[in-house]
Amino acid sequence: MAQINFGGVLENVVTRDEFPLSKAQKVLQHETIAVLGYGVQGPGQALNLRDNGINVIVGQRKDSASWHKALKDGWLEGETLFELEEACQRGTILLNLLSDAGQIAAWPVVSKHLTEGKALYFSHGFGVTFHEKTGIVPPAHVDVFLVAPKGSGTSLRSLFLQGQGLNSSYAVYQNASGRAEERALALGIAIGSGYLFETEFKKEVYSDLTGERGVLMGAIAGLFEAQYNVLRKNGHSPSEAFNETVEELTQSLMPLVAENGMDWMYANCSTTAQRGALDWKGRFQEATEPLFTELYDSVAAGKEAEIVISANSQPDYREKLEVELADLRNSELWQTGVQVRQLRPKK
Ligand SMILES: NC(=O)c1ccc[n+]([C@@H]2O[C@H](COP(=O)([O-])OP(=O)(O)OC[C@H]3O[C@@H](n4cnc5c(N)ncnc54)[C@H](O)[C@@H]3O)[C@@H](O)[C@H]2O)c1
Ligand SMILES: CC(C)(O)[C@@H](O)C(=O)O
Ligand SMILES: [Mg+2]
Ligand SMILES: [Mg+2]
Repeated sequence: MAQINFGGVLENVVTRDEFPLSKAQKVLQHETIAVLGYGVQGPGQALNLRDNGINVIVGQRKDSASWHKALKDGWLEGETLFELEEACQRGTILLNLLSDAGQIAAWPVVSKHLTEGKALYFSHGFGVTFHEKTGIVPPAHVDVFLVAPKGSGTSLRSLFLQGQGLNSSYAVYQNASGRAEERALALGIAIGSGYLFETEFKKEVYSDLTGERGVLMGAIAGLFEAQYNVLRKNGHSPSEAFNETVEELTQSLMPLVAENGMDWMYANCSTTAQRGALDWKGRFQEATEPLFTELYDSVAAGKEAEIVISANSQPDYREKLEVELADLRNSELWQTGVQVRQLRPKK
């Protein structure tokens, strides 16, 4: 474990230097890893594990869309692809990558096969932390841990294929075998994490729900809409409003932040831009911090979990989400995005 100084605060992180893939392969050599669910994280983790030489099978509802996706990815029915229950029975470490609502529905089947010595793995602290709402209470005789990639399963796979890695958090909730941490870290490395930082189940779920509702997805989409609307109301064309709001951010400025930080991005813009951005940054922080506090409180009170569980447990929740996503897709802002993307020069 390496101790890293994050802006003055020391934290434990596990890198591929301390925990190389060869060590992960050794730790997992006698395990059968059952990936339950083949939605977004399922494929990313299962394919990376397979390519890393780990013994992995997939469990999924037969003839569902995800089942067919698994077949397309080369999983073989009866050899490496099984109905959920059979995968639970065959697996020694069950990677519960069903949707968070699906995990509630499938819990009777999953828990039935959690015999002594097995381990239960999540990529989110949701089910266990909100156990009063989910009913997910693992038996004491199994290891329970999480590895939560900090990004989409799609990026986990594409970065792996590029020889890079998404970072993940990890946490141990129950250590029945005495090997829970080693199993968690081995899986974290084998699914393709760039490095792993330590957390707890509750902290993972609180920060994750806040992040995706906030800056990562909810707030950014809201900010985009607000600025785009103001520009449009003041007579600017869709292409000007979109370029000044989204395209420049994703194509020019955020890659600079990713490369070398915010001050470096600022330093590579005009002094005019820097003056204005430094003046307005504080105003935006003041305006939004109360909203972020409200969001965090809603997460911590379990309200966000309750909303997710009740909305996503309805039989037609996928169709309803699709309608909302179609509204987003068909809005002027994002239709402008379609055209702008097509205008990007091709390699
Ligand atoms: N999507 C991501 O990139 C991402 C990133 C980090 C963590 N996570 C976490 O990983 C887990 C999986 O997320 P996801 O986005 O891949 O899930 P998802 O919404 O894509 O669903 C995964 C699978 O669950 C199956 N499923 C749903 N309900 C079921 C049921 N009742 N019985 C059997 N199967 C059922 C679906 O067929 C699907 O294949 C969640 O805990 C999520 O919070 C996801
Ligand atoms: C990819 C995210 C947003 O980080 C994840 O938390 C999710 O729920 O999909
Ligand atoms: Mg999340
Ligand atoms: Mg997340």
